[in-house]
Amino acid sequence: MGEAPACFGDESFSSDFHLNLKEFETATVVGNKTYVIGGIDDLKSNGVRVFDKSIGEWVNSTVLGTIPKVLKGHKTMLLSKDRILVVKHDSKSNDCAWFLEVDTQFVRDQKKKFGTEVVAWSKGVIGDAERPIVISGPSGVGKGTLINMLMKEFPAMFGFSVSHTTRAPREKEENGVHYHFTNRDVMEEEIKSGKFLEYADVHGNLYGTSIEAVEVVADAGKRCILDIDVQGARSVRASSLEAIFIFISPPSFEELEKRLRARGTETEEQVQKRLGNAKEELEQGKSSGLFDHILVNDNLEACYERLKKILCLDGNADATTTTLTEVFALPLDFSMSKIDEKILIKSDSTDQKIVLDLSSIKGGAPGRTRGLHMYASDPHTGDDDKGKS
Ligand SMILES: Nc1ncnc2c1ncn2[C@@H]1O[C@H](COP(=O)(O)OP(=O)(O)OP(=O)(O)O)[C@@H](O)[C@H]1O
Ligand SMILES: Nc1nc2c(ncn2[C@@H]2O[C@H](COP(=O)(O)O)[C@@H](O)[C@H]2O)c(=O)[nH]1
Repeated sequence: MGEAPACFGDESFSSDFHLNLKEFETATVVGNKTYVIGGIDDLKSNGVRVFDKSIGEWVNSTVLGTIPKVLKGHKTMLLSKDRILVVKHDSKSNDCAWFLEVDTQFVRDQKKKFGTEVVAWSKGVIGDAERPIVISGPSGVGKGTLINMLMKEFPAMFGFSVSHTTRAPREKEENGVHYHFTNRDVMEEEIKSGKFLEYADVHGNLYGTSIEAVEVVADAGKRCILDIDVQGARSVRASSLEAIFIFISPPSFEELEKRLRARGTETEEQVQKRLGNAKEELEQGKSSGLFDHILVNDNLEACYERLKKILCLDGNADATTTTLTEVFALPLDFSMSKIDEKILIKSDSTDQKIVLDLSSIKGGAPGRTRGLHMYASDPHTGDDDKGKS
């Protein structure tokens, strides 16, 4: 395999411009902009500063996504005009690869919203993580019941995205487990600051999925399940989350009302409001083309079996476990080169070589970049040891 010249964002750039790079900072040029990454101790920069060559100034930038905790020593590589790969020195394989998105669709949308320069961090997750699952449907149809059944049968496979809400907790609901209970002022501020993947006013309260809620599940190597309303599902569809969308419908409106009342968690006024909204949700759910699957929750067990079939969990012998990729250490210091969609990471001091394969990456900000593969490259022959991926 021939090595293509690497396009590094590194200190060499500082000879053109006096950016006064600090220790642990690198500079990567994309068009007119230079992205100075690192120096994470300077919390004000959130790990990134942006210099615009066309006006000769540092520009005010909104930095979205979870920021890598430590950026003391890293290499960067411009992958395409829309994202920069950042690989941390002296890190573990499960926390080494990060992407700074500078011109993806998500970033372009957010630029319009914030009216500033925007960049977004997205952590790279190793392995073929399955697509997240969005489950929607009117209140009382049985979404939570079905999700609980899945989580109970496949605890190692699924993780629940814990939403934020401004509604009051019900008896037995725990903060941080069922929801993050908050108040409207705080949540509105957090929405403005870009903390949420989606949010909606549902039955008179604010509900939202934070980017972090989805990332926590991906980091645990699990498939994320979101229980959100139809408005939220539409927002997630427009994002880069690449989820599967499932709508749960009741066998009849009367049965929905019966279930909602029998649950006994809402006041009469709330029941009326939820039933009123259910009519519109049912129309939208069934007609909008937003959902990949519609399941009628008549008999609970039968519906659960159909849900498992959609998720390919019917009779799959491996379904009770997730494949956890072995974690290994990256070299203290290294160089990177690019060969097609593979990044070769070569230790500066040993003969360790690692291949970071980006050919099947999915997702991205907001949320994790999934589908990375890493394996050792044979130090003597240079052959890729694909058996270890
Ligand atoms: N197939 C079913 N047959 C009869 N009862 C059901 C069925 N599925 C769920 N239920 C019951 O209906 C009630 C509502 O279910 P659940 O709380 O799961 O609804 P939900 O869609 O999550 O509602 P919400 O959106 O308000 O959170 C519960 O008491 C549950 O036990
Ligand atoms: N758009 C969002 N909708 C959400 C979220 N979390 C829950 N929900 C939906 O709200 C209603 C009511 O839930 P309840 O717990 O008060 O009964 C239900 O349809 C949920 O699907 C969210 O983060 N975003």
